[in-house]
This record gives sequence, C-alpha cells and structure tokens, in this order.
Amino acid sequence: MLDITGLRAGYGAHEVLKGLSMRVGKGQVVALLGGNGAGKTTTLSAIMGLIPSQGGEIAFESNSIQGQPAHRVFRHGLSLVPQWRELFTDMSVQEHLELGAIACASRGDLDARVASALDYFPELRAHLGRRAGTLSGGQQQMVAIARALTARPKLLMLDEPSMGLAPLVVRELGRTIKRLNEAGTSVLLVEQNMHLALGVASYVYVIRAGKIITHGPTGDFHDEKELFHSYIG
Ligand SMILES: Nc1ncnc2c1ncn2[C@@H]1O[C@H](COP(=O)(O)OP(=O)(O)OP(=O)(O)O)[C@@H](O)[C@H]1O
Repeated sequence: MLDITGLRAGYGAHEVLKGLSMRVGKGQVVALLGGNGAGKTTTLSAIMGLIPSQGGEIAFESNSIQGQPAHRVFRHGLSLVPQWRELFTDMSVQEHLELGAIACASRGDLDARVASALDYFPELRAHLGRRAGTLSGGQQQMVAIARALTARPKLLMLDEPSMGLAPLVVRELGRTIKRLNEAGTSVLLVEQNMHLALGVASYVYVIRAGKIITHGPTGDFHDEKELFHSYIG
C-alpha cells in the first residue's frame, strides 16, 4: 500500500532522513520505533507532504505521491494524527470532528462520518459541545483520532499517540487501534512505547539517525531489551 524507497528529507541544509526505505502492506499495522530525534516525525511529515523530500520515492497504492502538497496526499486516503494532537483549544469536539470531514459531499454524509468515528469513542458523545482544551489528555487523543477517522482514511498514521497518557488509557488506545485495523484501516504507528507497538503491530521497523537499522515481523522482536538498545544505540 505504502512504499518508501531511499527517502531523503530534512529541514533546509539539515538532512534528517538519509535514504529511508519501508513499506506498509494493505490491512497491516506497522510500527516505526526509534529514540528521540531519530527521524520518526520527519518520516510522517515527508509522507504527508508537509515537508519536501530531497530524494527517493514515496508511492501509495502504486501511485507516486512524492512532492504532492498535504491536501492532495490527504485525498489519496492518508490521514495523520500529529504528535501532541494539535487540537484547537477553543473549538468544540463537534467542530473538530466536522473539520476532519470537511472534504465530504453533503451534510448527511458529514453526519454519518461523525457518527461512525464516534462509534470508536462513545465517551465523546457526552462532550460534543465542550471546548477541546477542557478535556483530559486521553479524551483529547480520542478527538484527534476521531477527527482523522472522519476522513475515512485507508492509511491512518499515528505519531506517538501514547505520549502523556496513563497506562490504562494506553491499553485502551491499543484496543482501539486493533478494532480500527479489523474494520479495514491500515495503520502506521510511530511510537517510543514498545509495549503498545509490539502489542498491535504485525511488522516493526527501527529507525536510528534517519535510517532503518532493522526490521521484521513483530515475533522477531521478543527481546524488548535488545530492541530498546538497538534503537538507542
Ligand atoms: N522544524 C524543524 N526544523 C529543524 N530541525 C528539525 C525540525 N523538526 C525536527 N528537526 C530535527 O530533525 C531531527 C529529527 O526530528 P524528528 O522530530 O523527526 O525526530 P523523532 O524521531 O520524531 O523524535 P521524537 O520522538 O523526540 O519526537 C532532530 O534532530 C530534530 O532536531
């Protein structure tokens, strides 16, 4: 579904990704693990067209999406839940969800999309009129994911969704990712939380200093200590 080959990208003269290659198959949950500053967010930003890439190739469903602006990448069926959620503190939950479905055809379609996103997070139904800034961290993460779901993405990309969440909430997040995947959404999960990543992903990539240093089926990474040391270096 998503094929990245030899990707080079960064910020001005600072090259962060130095020939990164990875793929996400249709129906898979793939985890991208790595330490601070390894290039995980940069990878997602380059895929999404939020930063330009300086080399390599990014293809989605066999079509090149390289060099396309984010709004066009989005229309191919990719959605990103950014690190720190990036909600608008003064906007209501309902307004966030409608924003995610902004590209849809009609009011009826929009309502249906919001309703099906809420099926994953029924707790939010009681808070639709509340300002996002007044919600708990876990509820804010639900809004961020639900907003991405209203676009009905084929590939959902999550950037460290467990960050700042209590262990119980992280466990619930893992269950939600599994349910989403069972319903047909492919997932690229960027994480530092190995338990969450290994619990939901079927395939793992490890990034260090802008390059994939190891990858394989999740079952190959049963020794978490070794895996941790591989990405910390
Ligand atoms: N907007 C930016 N401008 C310049 N350099 C940046 C920018 N964003 C990130 N970087 C640099 O790019 C490198 C990779 O950062 P990136 O955010 O991709 O890492 P990461 O793996 O997501 O780390 P973390 O888990 O800490 O978020 C780091 O050296 C970082 O300082």
